[in-house]
Amino acid sequence: MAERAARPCCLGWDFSTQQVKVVAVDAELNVFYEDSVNFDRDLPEFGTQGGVHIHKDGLTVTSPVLMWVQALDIILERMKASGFDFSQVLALSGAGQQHGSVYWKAGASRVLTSLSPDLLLHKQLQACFSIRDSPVWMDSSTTAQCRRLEAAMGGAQALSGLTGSRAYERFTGNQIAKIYQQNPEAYSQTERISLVSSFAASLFLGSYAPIDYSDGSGMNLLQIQDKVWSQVCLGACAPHLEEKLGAPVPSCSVVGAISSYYIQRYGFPPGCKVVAFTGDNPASLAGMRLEEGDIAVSLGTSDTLFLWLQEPMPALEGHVFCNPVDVQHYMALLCFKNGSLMREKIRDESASCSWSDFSEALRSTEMGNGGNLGFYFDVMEITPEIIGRHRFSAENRQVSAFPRAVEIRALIEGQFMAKRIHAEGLGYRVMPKTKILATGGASRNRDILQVLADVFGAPVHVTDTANSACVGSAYRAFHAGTDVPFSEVVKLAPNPRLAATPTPGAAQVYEALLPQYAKLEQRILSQTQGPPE
Ligand SMILES: O=C(CO)[C@@H](O)[C@H](O)CF
Repeated sequence: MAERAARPCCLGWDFSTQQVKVVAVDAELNVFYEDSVNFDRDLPEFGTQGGVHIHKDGLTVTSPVLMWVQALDIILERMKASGFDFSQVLALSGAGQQHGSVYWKAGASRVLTSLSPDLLLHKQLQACFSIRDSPVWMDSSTTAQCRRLEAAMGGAQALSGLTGSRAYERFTGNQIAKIYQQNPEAYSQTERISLVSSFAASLFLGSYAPIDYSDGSGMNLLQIQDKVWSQVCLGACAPHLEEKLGAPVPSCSVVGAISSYYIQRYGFPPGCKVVAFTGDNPASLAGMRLEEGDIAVSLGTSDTLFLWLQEPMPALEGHVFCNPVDVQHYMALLCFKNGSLMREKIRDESASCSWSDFSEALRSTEMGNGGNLGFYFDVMEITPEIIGRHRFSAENRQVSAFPRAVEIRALIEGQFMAKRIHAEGLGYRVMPKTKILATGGASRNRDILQVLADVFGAPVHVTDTANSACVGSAYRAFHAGTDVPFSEVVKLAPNPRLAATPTPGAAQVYEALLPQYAKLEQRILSQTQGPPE
């Protein structure tokens, strides 16, 4: 077989909810290899659905940690069988689903440091976990622990100001507190607690890898300004927790060289660097090459905003994390539950189930919709907590219906004005160099993107983020250990396509309408939640 040309590269891994995925990226930042193992399809013996087990209480959600280990074995064996040249791997990094936690049993570190290259990982790690079913981000069984943590911290806003978020059921500190309270024996047998990201890094390192600042920001335990564990939060969750977590590190840290296991079994070079793994969303921010002032809008089942923040203003909604590619800055996530399902409902009701009629309605109505404003939340919205449909005329009178085309524009303008208002509530500001990166299903509709550009007053680019967490991890692997800015390292990467620029006059229209929208949102909130405490 012809000798393959040497192709130095970095690997980017993603240990996500439904699969383990890997990409290989060369020095020109081209992706030339990718593979994935889907837990439900390729490891049916674990019996997961969507990669998880939803327990009978309907609140507890876990994933078998050994399933994640076995998935890594499968991918590495497939890469080896395909003739992948591991000797060209300069460095690797990765991502993990955020908030999930892994509980290493006393003595596991000795197994990790002495792995036999003759055996698969999962064969050797069978007895290394004190909790075999790891809690994951879909879990919502820790409300009691959340209330206790907020009380210990002097309230939800105080906790958010310190750790970047109020207490959330899926956040790791609350999950650890539940395990300590309900399974003290397992907790006492635990010598190390990892996030999914640092657990995956540990597998490559052959020892316990540290938690990085960015994914550590999703635990309700890390002080995001000082980048240290909050002693009050640790104490409120479980005893001796700091020694089980280890010290957190900057996300751009090289945490060590690859374990000899991979050198001997797969042919990785001894100098292959392992770079701190991080959460899937921070890794996606890196993969989308977001820069200061940019905003990424993922228009999916729920809509998610990724923000780059210099000076965060943590609030009672959304999440502020340490930035994964610039240790001085931050990122934020805002989730809007009424996303594409709401858009599809209004399309069916007001555009005869047709996206082209939907688009025609947007084109035939003016920016600002004649002052008509709408709030469309058929399921309880997260940001903010409102349910139902609420329509207001230009005179701020509540009305029960709009003409079809007005309804469609009210939905889309309302969804994007909400995004801008709540992003600015976390400290985000549109800057002259701001670009909006749109992704997800609705980003294929140019007329929807035009409204997005108009409301934010910034150009909208579209990008495919299918591999963003993996690709962002490979980019971070290239960047770590250098002393150049991340943006410099990734400047060769393919650029997103310009899809829409603001219509002349858009700024005047929406700068007048945004405060109106915010006021009406507060009016609905006070009507539905009663007067503020
Ligand atoms: O909980 C989340 C972020 O806070 C999810 O996006 C998980 O990271 C998905 F894995």
